[in-house]
Amino acid sequence: MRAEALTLRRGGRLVLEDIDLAFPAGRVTALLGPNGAGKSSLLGCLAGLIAPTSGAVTLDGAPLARLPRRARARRIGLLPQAADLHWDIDVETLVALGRLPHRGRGGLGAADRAAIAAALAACDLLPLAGRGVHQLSGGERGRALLARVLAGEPDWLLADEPLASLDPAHQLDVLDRLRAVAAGGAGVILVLHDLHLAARVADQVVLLRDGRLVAAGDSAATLTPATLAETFGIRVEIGRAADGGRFILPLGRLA
Ligand SMILES: Nc1ncnc2c1ncn2[C@@H]1O[C@H](COP(=O)(O)OP(=O)(O)OP(=O)(O)O)[C@@H](O)[C@H]1O
Repeated sequence: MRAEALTLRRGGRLVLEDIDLAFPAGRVTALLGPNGAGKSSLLGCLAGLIAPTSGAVTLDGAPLARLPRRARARRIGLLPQAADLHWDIDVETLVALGRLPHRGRGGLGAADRAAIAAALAACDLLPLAGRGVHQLSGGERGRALLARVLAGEPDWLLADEPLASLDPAHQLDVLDRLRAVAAGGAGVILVLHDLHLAARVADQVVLLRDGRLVAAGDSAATLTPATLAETFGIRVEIGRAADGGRFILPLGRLA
C-alpha cells in the first residue's frame, strides 16, 4: 500500500501535505504524532473512506479508488477511533458482521464460523460472546470492535488507537495478536499514542506533525530523542528493558 503525493484539505484547512509513504505487507507500521497531526485523516485515506484532495493511495500498484467497494472491504479492515454501537446486539453477532464482505446471500459457512471463533478467542471474548454490546465496559467494547475487524481476515488491518481504554494485560495481548496478523502476511497500520508500546510493536514508524511528515522508516532508527523532540516537543529517555526490547519514557516538554 502506498500514499503518493497525498494532500488533503478538510474544512478549508490543509490536513495532509504531500505525503509519500510505502507500507510493507507483513509488517506493523505505527502512525505517531500530536493531536490534530493528521493521523486519523491519513488512516481514513488509506482505508478508502476519505478521498484525498490530490495524490492517491495505491494498492498493488492500482489506485484504491478504482477497487470495487466489496473487494475493498474484503482486503482492508478498519477499526475507527470512536465507533458508535447503536444496536444492542450480542458480541458474537457484532464480530460476525466482520464476515459480511466474504459472505454471499447464504448464512455463515465453516470458514466464517472458524474466523469468528478465532477472533473471539484472540480478543479474550469467549466468556462475553452472548453479552449485549451495551452491557460491556469501554475496554471490552474496544476488544469486541477489534475482533470484528480480525474476523474479516483482511490483507490490510488499519486500526485507530486500538489500545485506548485497554488494561495493560489486554494491551499486550492485542499487540501480540496484531504482530501475529502481520507475521501471517497482512500489513498492519496502527495509530498509537503510547511511544513505548509503539516501539515494542512496530517494525516501522511514521512521525507526523501539522499534516507533514517529520520522519518515517525502521522503528529503532526513526524513534530517536531528536525526531521525538521535533514531532512532539518533548524530551524522552530511550533505553533497553530487561527482556531486550526498547523502552521510551517521556520526561517532559522541551523548554
Ligand atoms: N471532518 C473534519 N472536517 C474538518 N476538519 C477536520 C475533520 N476531521 C478532522 N479535522 C481536522 O483535521 C486535522 C487532523 O485531524 P485528525 O483527526 O486526522 O488528527 P489526529 O492526528 O488523528 O488527531 P488525534 O490524535 O487528536 O486523534 C485537525 O486539525 C482536525 O481539526
